[in-house]
Order: sequence, then C-alpha cells, then structure tokens
Amino acid sequence: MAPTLTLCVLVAVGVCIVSLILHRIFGRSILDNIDGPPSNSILTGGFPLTPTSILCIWPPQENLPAFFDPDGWDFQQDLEENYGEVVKIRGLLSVCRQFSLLSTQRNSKKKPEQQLYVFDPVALQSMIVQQSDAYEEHPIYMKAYGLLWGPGIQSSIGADHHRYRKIITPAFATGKIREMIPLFYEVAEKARDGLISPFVSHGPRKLDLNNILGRTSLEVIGRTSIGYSFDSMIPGQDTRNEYAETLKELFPTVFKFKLFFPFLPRACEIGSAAFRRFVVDMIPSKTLHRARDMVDLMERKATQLVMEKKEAVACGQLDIEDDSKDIMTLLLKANLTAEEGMFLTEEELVGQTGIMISAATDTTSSALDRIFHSLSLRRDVQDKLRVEIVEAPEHMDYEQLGSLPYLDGFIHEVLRLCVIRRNTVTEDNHSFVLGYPPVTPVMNRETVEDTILPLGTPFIGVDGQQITSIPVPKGTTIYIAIQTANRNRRIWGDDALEFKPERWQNGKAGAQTERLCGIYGNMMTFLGGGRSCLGFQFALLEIKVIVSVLLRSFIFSPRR
Ligand code: HEM
Repeated sequence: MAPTLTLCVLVAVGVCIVSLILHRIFGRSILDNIDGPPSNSILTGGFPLTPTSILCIWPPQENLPAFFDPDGWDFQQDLEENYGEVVKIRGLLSVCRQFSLLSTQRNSKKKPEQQLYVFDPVALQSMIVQQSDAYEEHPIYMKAYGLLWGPGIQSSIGADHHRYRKIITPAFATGKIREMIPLFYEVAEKARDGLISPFVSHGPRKLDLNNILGRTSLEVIGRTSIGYSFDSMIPGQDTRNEYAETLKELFPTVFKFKLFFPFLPRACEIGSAAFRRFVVDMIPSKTLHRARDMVDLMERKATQLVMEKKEAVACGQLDIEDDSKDIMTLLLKANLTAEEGMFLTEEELVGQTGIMISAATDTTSSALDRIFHSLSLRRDVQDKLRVEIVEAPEHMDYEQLGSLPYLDGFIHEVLRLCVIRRNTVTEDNHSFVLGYPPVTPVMNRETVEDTILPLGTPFIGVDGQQITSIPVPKGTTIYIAIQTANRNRRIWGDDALEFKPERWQNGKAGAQTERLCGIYGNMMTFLGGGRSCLGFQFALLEIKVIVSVLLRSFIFSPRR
C-alpha cells in the first residue's frame, strides 16, 4: 500500500475509534431503554472496548447479518420470544454514522445505530395507518428503487406518492382484475403444457418447476400490465428474452453491493447524474458495470414499450376507451382526464412500468414456489385441495375462484407462514411448518419527525419500569416485522407456527379480537394503509388460477 494511503487509512480508523469511545461515553438515547439482542461488533457500537475487540472489525455489524440471513431462524425466533413486541436492533456502521456519512437525518436524541423491530399490533396500526405521515419508506430503499427503475410509486413519498397511488389504483379495481382472469388461465395452461410436454416426448425426467413458475409470473404481468409477451412459453423451450433474463439476475447482482446501500442517499447527492455516471464507469468493477448495463437495458425496454403504446393510441390502433385493455392503457386513459399536476409524465410511465413488472414477478413467483413446495411436503393438504378443485368448473370466474373454502384457506395459510424451514418437515411428520412471507420478512421505514409509538402490550424497559409508549426520534429506522406479526402467538394462538389451512375455514382465523392492520386476512403480508400492495387481489387470483390448473394435472412430491 502506498505510504499516503496507509496514513489515510490509519487516520480514518483512529478517528472512528475515538468517535466510538466518545459516542459510548456521551451518546445517550431515549431508545436505550428498549431491550434487544446484544451486539459485539466494533462497527455497531455494542462491542466491549478491549484491544482484541478493536482488532475484530469484521463482520461490520452484529445484529443485521443474523437478522437478514435467509436461515436466521433462531435469531428471528429469539426476537419474538425474548423481548417485548418492540425490540431494539443494532444497525450498520454506527461509527461512520457519527459523522453523518451514512445517516440520512441528523439527530442528537438517538444513537443512529439503534433501530426498532416492531410487531405490536397497536404500534403497527399507529405507524401504518394513524400516524403514517411520520413514517416514510426508508431513504436507502427509495434511492435504490429510483436508481433501478426511475421515478414511480415505490421510489416516492409524500405528495408524489399520493399522486401515483391516485392515478394507479383504478387500474387495480376488482372489475378490471376480474376481466384479466381468462388471460391468467391462458398463461397457466401454457405453463401446464410446458411441464407436460417433456414427459410426453422423453418419459420421466426432472423438471425445474421454479423456472417455469418464474416465467409464468413474468408472462402474466407482461401481458396484463403492458400487453407485451416476454415469453412464448412454447413447451420444452426456454424462450425468454433479454429483459426477462435481466430481471431474473437484477436483484442477485445488485445485492452484491448491499454493504454500500447505506451510502446511497448521500452518494446520490454528489454532483450531477452525468458525474455520478462517470464515477460508476471509472470504478473497475465488472459486477458494478454489469448492474449498470442491466439498469440501462431495462430502461430502454420500458421506454420502448411505453412509446409503442402511446403511438398505438395516437394513430388509433388502440382504442383507449375500450375498458378491457392492460394496466398501461388504463394509465394512459387516466392521464387524459387527470387534473392539472396529477398526470404521469413519460419518464414516470417508464419508471412505473419497470416497478410494476418487478413488484409483480418475484413476489408472485416466490409465493408460488412456496406453495408447491408446501404441497409437495403435505400430501394430505394436496389431496384435499385437488378434490375441491376437480369438483369445481375447469375455468372459474371471479366469484367461483373466491368460493372454494379449502383453496382460500390454503392460500391464506401459505401467505401467512410461507416457505418451509429446512429439515423440520418430512412427509411423515408434518406438524411443524414455519416460513417467510414471499416478499421479505420485514419492511423498512424511517421516522421523518419525532413521534410517539403507542403499545398494545406494555413491556418492561431496561430500567425495570413498564413502557406503555415509546418516544421515537426523527431519523430512526423501523422494521415492520411482517413475519413475526403473522405468527404472533398472542394473535394466532399456541399453534401459530403450525401450517393449518383449516384455521381459515368458517372465518375462524382473521376474525381474532386482536387486529393487525394488514389489508388481507388480518395479516401483514401485503401490508396495510397508504403503501399497501396495490396488486394483492391480482396476485391472489393469479395464484389461485395457477394452483388450480396445475393441481388438476400433476401430483407434486419433494425432490429426491
Ligand atoms: C404474493 C404476491 C405479492 C406480495 C406478497 C406483495 C407484497 C407487497 C408489499 C409488502 C408491498 C409494500 C412495499 C413497501 O411498502 O415498500 C407491496 C407494494 C406494492 N405492490 Fe405488491 N405484492 C405482491 C404482488 C404484487 C403484484 C402481482 C402487483 C402488481 C400487479 C403488485 C404491485 C405492488 C405495487 C404497485 C406496490 C407499491 C404500492 C405503494 O407504494 O403504494 N404486488 N406489495
């Protein structure tokens, strides 16, 4: 290492250590009284100040890797069982945050590394519904969405977000989605034929169900959102185009940079977009350049799709008054009648196209993966479901799809618990099934003002006193604990961790006295309030159609 660089690194490390010591001595926070798992990492602020621990700077954070680990079951379980329904988590790089390099909000009343993990139903209701203006989408994720897709509903807050939501919501009205059901069947049946065809031509063989479910979800949203086919779904052929490939690779590529995410809000403020682009071009990282090229490709494609649609409308090839058109046509139509300042610009239509396709594809396909995985492990559930489906009409309409009680209970239960914990379930012993919701076990928010978080279930603070509400300083990161809320024993009962579709029959589950503020089934899978999932009905119908089509033709077993 060059001497100057070595000196810079030493000075930076020295400054961090001094800051950390000062911070630990003088930095009091009103969140100190909330209990949470201990941290031993130098960069999370929870480390014991010994010479050995000072050397031990990796991993850079203690709670978060365990927290976000796909197999972090014990950690999540520990949070649920050993603390109150609001838990303090130690976040990333607290030392650097002292210098506001990472912090998105300057605030003296809290230690920036302290974050709250919330599953108390009253607290959730306050954050998501009553006091929602005080809790915004986390700036890191908003910036990330903005960089990936451009301006749109998921990369906006406040008035802009209200505007997007107002113009997009009618495209998801029940009447519109009901008309999409025949298309759901068309794509699901192509998927079924694609699965059957290799058996017919080559006899028994292994198939990649995960691949075909991903292709099916993308094709459904391509056709319904913009009237575009990404994949001819020709049996036996993987005919996906470049956009589809890119979409599949995008998140795994981008998440290789997850340690740098906290720098995004500040980094996006440095210089012009052209300058930032120049910096990205200059950084010698193949992966970064791959991510850049993927974003470019997706933007080009979305722009092309929007332009084609606009031209088709302009030259009369597409009748915008015809209600049975895709979501983009509905947005173009809504634009025509929108009040001043309420319509979507071309750039926003492009951003929205990318967001919509991404929001609908990974979510639904991972829910479907978990559904077929659960079915393969629970032959009893699979058989019972098949009996109900086979007795129903082959092509069901909206009402019929909603009227199959076991299918409905099964989908609710998968979306409550989802994927099966590895090594806990066998075909013989199926009583214990745990899982993650399909999008993420948590959603991030950040307080944009000082606020008070009320609690439904008071708990004892670190000082031994009862806490009935928590003053939360501006700039605090909050995790909406979707997964933990969905299996909170106080709400769901002692069998909360068991996979029981029957619990939904006769309206038993979902009608508990303790309410969660989610829009679907008294659970948080699709969130609630002003940022809840706009496509939840779409997703439910799509899933029901695909499950009913595939269960008629196949018996699913676990891979041997
Ligand atoms: C099982 C499937 C799905 C699940 C579990 C799911 C879940 C969610 C969740 C939790 C959010 C809130 C995100 C946040 O606050 O950052 C969300 C937002 C959203 N979802 Fe879904 N989603 C699913 C499928 C879909 C589908 C199929 C579509 C579209 C056709 C869709 C469109 C959206 C949109 C547009 C938003 C942004 C809403 C806003 O910011 O106001 N989702 N979804």
